[in-house]
Amino acid sequence: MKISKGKSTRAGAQTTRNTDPLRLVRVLLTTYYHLKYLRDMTSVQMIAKDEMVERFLDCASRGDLANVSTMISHSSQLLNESGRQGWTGLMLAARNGHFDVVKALLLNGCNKYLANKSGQTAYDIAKFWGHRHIARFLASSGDVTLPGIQPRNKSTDNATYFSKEYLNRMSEKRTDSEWLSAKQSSPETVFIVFHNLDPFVTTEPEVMNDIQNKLKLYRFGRDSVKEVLENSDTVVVFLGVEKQECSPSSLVSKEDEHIAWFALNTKKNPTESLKITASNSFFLTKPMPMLLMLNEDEAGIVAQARSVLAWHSRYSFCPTCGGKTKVDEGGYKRSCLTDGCRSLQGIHNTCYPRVDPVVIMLVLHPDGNQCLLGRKKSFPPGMFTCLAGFIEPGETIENAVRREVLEESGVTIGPVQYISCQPWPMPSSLMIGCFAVAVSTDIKVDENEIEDARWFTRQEVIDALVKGHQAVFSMPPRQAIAHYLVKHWIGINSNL
Ligand SMILES: NC(=O)C1=CN([C@@H]2O[C@H](COP(=O)(O)OP(=O)(O)OC[C@H]3O[C@@H](n4cnc5c(N)ncnc54)[C@H](OP(=O)(O)O)[C@@H]3O)[C@@H](O)[C@H]2O)C=CC1
Ligand SMILES: [Mg+2]
Ligand SMILES: [Mg+2]
Ligand SMILES: [Mg+2]
Ligand SMILES: [Zn+2]
Repeated sequence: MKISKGKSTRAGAQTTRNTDPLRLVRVLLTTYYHLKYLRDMTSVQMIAKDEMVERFLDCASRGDLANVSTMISHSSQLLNESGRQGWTGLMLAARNGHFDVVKALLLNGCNKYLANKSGQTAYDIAKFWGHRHIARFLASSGDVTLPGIQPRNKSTDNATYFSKEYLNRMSEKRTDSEWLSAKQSSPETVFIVFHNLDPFVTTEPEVMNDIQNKLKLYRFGRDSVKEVLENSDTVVVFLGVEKQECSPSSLVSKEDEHIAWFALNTKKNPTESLKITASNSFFLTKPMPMLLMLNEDEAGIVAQARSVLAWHSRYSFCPTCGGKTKVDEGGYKRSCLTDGCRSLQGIHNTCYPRVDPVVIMLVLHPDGNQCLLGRKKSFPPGMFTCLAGFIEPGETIENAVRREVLEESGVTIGPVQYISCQPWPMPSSLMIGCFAVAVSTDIKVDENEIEDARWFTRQEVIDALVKGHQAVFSMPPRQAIAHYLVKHWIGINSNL
């Protein structure tokens, strides 16, 4: 948004009264030429940019609204530039009580959540120096902009546990039954085995006391699972093929050379019919927290396999007519065997594995310095995490965030911003991680859903991340997206 004409005229007139008009023209011309070349900078021009930032910060600090407005209308980048000790124009204007400049900067999209090297935001600074009207304005939510969140790029795309794609799913091969059965008979093929949805894993004997991250899926060959495959109760799911490095030789490799992976699930314990060679191998019996101990590369395979297998175990019969079904498409479809069943007509989404979307949100206080975390009775003592809830039919992500936060904590939410997501195979949720800015702060907990919800300061959260159990509360493990969201917030708000 640009500053309105009326305001710049008023401010311009004021400046003309106070300064030499020729000097102002010179300043404006220099500003214009500096800004024109900012995009394509040599080292000399870098110095010009530094000077420009200095000049901008100086104007903000002195409350020179006319020059601040001119400069940001030429380069909006200046809005979030900082100088010594990480002070932005907004902080300097807040420090010196220049309400008009603070307002103009915010209206033009300046990020009020940035913190200087001492961890203070413009709000903290205004409050400290007694400019209460500015602090109130900064905390008010009418103009709330979300923190300067960078969209996740490709390199950080796999930041959450369970989301790493080790395999290429090759969904086009699911209907090629000949190819699938050739792969099942191939000696190269990898089979992973689940018993009642618990994966069979292995670990080195010396790490038995510290298995975090060290559990690996036990990779069976065709001959070791032969008997299990013949059992009529066994469900088989094609997971995909191992991704090939993009080297010149792999470009010419044929698709049949790719190593395929299948997942098997049995109701009866299959240990006796499996050929197991490693001694430290076992079924992981407690999904939580044991599924969080897997080697990170393989956690995504478990997320995929466990969710599809859980769907098979819960949807044995047709959900529409209760009839028998058959497994199709490499385990990715169950078709009803009853002639004329409605599930086979039109949109037959009941035939496919389902995913339950869940919103999980870090609620930010309007002052930008606190976040809302809650706990269920079932959590370990002292642990608080982000609020979460299932998305209901016909609901947007944003509305689900607002509804769940209001239901569970009584806090009203304004802007919502998507941050990241995480498959959560207990049994098949997709956790959609968001930041949500509160527009009210009083907490009224819904005791049916959660036991407690509290605002925690940034410092308390940093302590929980750094000191663990010695802090006033403890965080969920780093594998949970709640941990990721909290850490992300701390990262964009301070100079840690
Ligand atoms: N990865 C992470 O960091 C975190 C993951 N989670 C996961 O998020 C999920 C949802 O969070 P939660 O707070 O429980 O959700 P909600 O706040 O929506 O509450 C769940 C309750 O609502 C009912 N419910 C309504 N719709 C559904 C549905 N589609 N599926 C299941 N239950 C439904 C159930 O009640 P009833 O049981 O009475 O039928 C359930 O116990 C959980 O599975 C949890 O494991 C949660 C926090 C952190
Ligand atoms: Mg809820
Ligand atoms: Mg909930
Ligand atoms: Mg709910
Ligand atoms: Zn049916």
